[in-house]
Amino acid sequence: MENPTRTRCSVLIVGAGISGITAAKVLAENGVEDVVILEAADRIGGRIRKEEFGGVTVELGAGWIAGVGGKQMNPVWELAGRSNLRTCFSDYSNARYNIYDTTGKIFPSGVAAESYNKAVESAVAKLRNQDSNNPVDDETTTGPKSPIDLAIDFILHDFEMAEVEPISTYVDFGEKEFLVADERGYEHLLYKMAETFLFTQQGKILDTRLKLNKVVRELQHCENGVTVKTEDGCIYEAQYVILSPSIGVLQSNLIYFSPPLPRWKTEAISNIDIMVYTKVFLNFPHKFWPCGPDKEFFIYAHERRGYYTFWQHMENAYPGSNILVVTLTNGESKRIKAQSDEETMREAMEVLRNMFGHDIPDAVDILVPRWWNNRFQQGSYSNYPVYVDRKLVDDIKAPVGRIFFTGEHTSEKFNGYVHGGYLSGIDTSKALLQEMLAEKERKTENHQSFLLEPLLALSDAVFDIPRQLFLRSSNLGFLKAIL
Ligand SMILES: Cc1cc2nc3c(=O)[nH]c(=O)nc-3n(C[C@H](O)[C@H](O)[C@H](O)COP(=O)(O)OP(=O)(O)OC[C@H]3O[C@@H](n4cnc5c(N)ncnc54)[C@H](O)[C@@H]3O)c2cc1C
Repeated sequence: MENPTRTRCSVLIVGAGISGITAAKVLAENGVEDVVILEAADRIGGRIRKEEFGGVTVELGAGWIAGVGGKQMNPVWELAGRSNLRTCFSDYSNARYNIYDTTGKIFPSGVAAESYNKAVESAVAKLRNQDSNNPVDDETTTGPKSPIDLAIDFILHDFEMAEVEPISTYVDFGEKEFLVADERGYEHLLYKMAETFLFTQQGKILDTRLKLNKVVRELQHCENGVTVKTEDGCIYEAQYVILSPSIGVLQSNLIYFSPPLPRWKTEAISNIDIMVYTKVFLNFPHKFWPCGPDKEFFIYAHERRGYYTFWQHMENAYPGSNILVVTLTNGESKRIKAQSDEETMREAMEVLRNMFGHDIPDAVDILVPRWWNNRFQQGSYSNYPVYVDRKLVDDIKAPVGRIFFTGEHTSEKFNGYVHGGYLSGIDTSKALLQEMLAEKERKTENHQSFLLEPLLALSDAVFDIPRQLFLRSSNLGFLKAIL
C-alpha cells in the first residue's frame, strides 16, 4: 500500500477518462503541473475501452466518432487524424431497408419507408404535445403496435432521435459517423494526449502523478481546500478538485461529500438520466449474413420492443473477422446484464436462426460489457430531459466551492459523446485557471489591507453554498505569469 502520509497538490483530478485527461493537459499547458490524477480503474480511458475479441480489437464503450464532414471540424476527428487512427465510414441510413421479420423475410422497402414516416410523424406530434402540455389522443400519438413499427420506433428513438432535434453534433460538425477500427483502440487518442504532459515510456504512462486503482470515496471541502480520501485509506490535500465521474456515479453514493453538496447541485444531478447501452459481440466460425456497403446494419422486428433489434456486422471494419454486434438499450440492456452470458448467447442464436435459418453455426464466443453494473460508470452516457432549462445546464457544471465538475454530462451541446467529454475537460480547466488567477489577486489585495481589516474566520461548515458562475476565458496565455 502507498505511504498513508498526506499527498499535497494544487489540483486533484478524479477520473482519467477523456475529460479528466484533457483537463490535466490544459492545466499543464498553462503552467499548473502540480496535479494528481486519481483513477478508480486499473487503466485510463473510462468509457473508451478496447478489448481483444475474435482476434481483433473491439470497442466496448465509445465506438464511433460522430459528427464529421460539417462546417466545423469535430475536435476528436482532428485528434484522430493527427494520430492516424484507423476508422471506417458507417452508413446507418440503409438499416431501415434491411428489416427481417421472425420468419426471415425482409420487409419490402415501401412498407419500411411507410412505417418510418409514420414513426417520424408520431415522434414530432409527441414532441409538440409535450411542448403544449396538452395531451392529444389521436392515431399519430398512440404507441407503435406491430413488430416492424416497434423496430422502427426503436431505431428512431434509441438511436437516431435519442436526442432532441436539432442535434448540435450533426449541425455543428456534420452528419457522418466513422467507426474506430484500430488495433490500438479509440483509447490511443488518450495515450497520445497523455504523452504530451505525463512521463511515458514504450506507450506506458509511468508518471507518478497518475495514480491508478484509487477509488475516491470522500471529499471534505472548505474555504481553504479539499481533502480527498480513497478506498485504500490514502489522503490527498488539494487547493482544487476537478471531478469527472459519470452522472450515474454522482447519482450513486460512491462519493461522500462533507459538507453535502447544496440542493441546487443535487437536484441538477438527479434531473439528468443515464442511458444504458450495451453492445453484445458474437464471434462465428464463418459468416452467414449478407455483406456489402448497404448491409452493414440490419434489424430484427419482434413483438417485444428492443429485443435484439439492432445488428451490425464487422466485415467493413475487419474483413474476415466473422463478428456480429447486437445493441440493446435501457430495459433490455439491464435485463441481459443480469443474466448469464450463456443465456444471452442462447437468446441471440434463436433470433439469428429466425432471421437466417436453422443451418447457421453456433457462435464460438460472446462478449457482454457491463457498464450498468460497473460501480465506476453506473450506465453508458447521460441523457438530458426533452426540455432543458438554462438553470439545469448552468447548475450541472457550476463549481461548488473548490470542487469543479467536468465530464460529458456537463457539456451543454455535446453531452453523451466523446467530443462532449473532451470539450468539457477544456472548459472546466479554463474556468479553474480563471478562478486560480482571481484567488491569487484576492490574496494580494488581502495581504495589502491585512492591518486594516480583520480576517474572516474560515469555517468548515459551508452548508449553503450559493451557485457560482462558470467562468470562461478565451485567452489564458497570461495565466503563466501567476503560476
Ligand atoms: C457503450 C457505450 C457506447 C458509446 N458510444 C459512443 C460513440 O459511439 N461515440 C461517442 O462519441 N460517444 C460514445 N459513448 C459515450 C462516451 O464514451 C462518453 O461520453 C465519454 O467517453 C465520457 O468521458 P468522460 O471523461 O466524461 O467520462 P468517463 O470516461 O466515464 O471518465 C470518468 C472516469 O472516472 C473514473 N471514476 C469514477 N468514479 C471514480 C472514483 N470514485 N474515484 C476515482 N475515479 C473514478 C472512471 O473509472 C472513469 O475512468 C459511448 C459510451 C458507452 C458506455
